[in-house]
Amino acid sequence: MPVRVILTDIEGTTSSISFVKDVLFPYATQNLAAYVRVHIMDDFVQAQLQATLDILIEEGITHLTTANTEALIQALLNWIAEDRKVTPLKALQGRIWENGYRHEDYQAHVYPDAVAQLQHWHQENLPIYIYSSGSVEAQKLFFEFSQYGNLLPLFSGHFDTLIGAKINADSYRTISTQLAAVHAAAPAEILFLSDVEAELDAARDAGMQTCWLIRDGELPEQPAHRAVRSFDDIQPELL
Ligand SMILES: CSCCC(=O)C(=O)COP(=O)(O)O
Ligand SMILES: [Mg+2]
Repeated sequence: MPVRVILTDIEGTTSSISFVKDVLFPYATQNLAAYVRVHIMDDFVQAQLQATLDILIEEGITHLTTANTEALIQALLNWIAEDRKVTPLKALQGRIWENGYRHEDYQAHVYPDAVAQLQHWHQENLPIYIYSSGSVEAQKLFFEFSQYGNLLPLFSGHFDTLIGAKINADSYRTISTQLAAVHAAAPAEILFLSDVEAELDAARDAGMQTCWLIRDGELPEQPAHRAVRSFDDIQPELL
């Protein structure tokens, strides 16, 4: 079935894991406490602290309130260390990273093969969407302030964990419904790109086509999904 819409992950797919783990996460760790304390009266920060508290309560930590700012900051810092893909942390990280991008502390890494292929698909009028655990705000900053300049115009839209977790098939069903309304594309006409097998399994369960980006290490002998080394090897017109 020909591909009519591309849906891609960021970390490990368009971009290196190292940029996220070694640059963005440490920047958030260094700046999160100060950001929350300075902006403590903002509705946005209050909403993220409430959402953080809700998750902690679900996980059995019931002795805190939103007034326990320092304990909530520590919980958020622990989540960064654990690489938890939780929505309030991701929302706060986006706001914190904005400073770093605007002060030119860093530019987002994008693999050259991904840049070339994304540009090619865009020129061919193949709509490209992002689905990442990073917040939509963080995704937009990422591609606006990339090492290749502003790549944001290449994308037709963005999805984050507000849709649901990336390992849940229902998240991909919801995305499919939204893309069907805009592009009249069936799930099988959407190609999802990721470096994480569990995400690809979920997308396939929802009826999407899948492609596994394996940038480093051995390619499995019989991969559960079509596996490629780079965007150079993805040819949606041939799928
Ligand atoms: C685009 S924001 C930085 C990446 C990030 O925070 C993240 O969690 C990446 O997850 P992905 O779903 O793109 O692998
Ligand atoms: Mg990824």
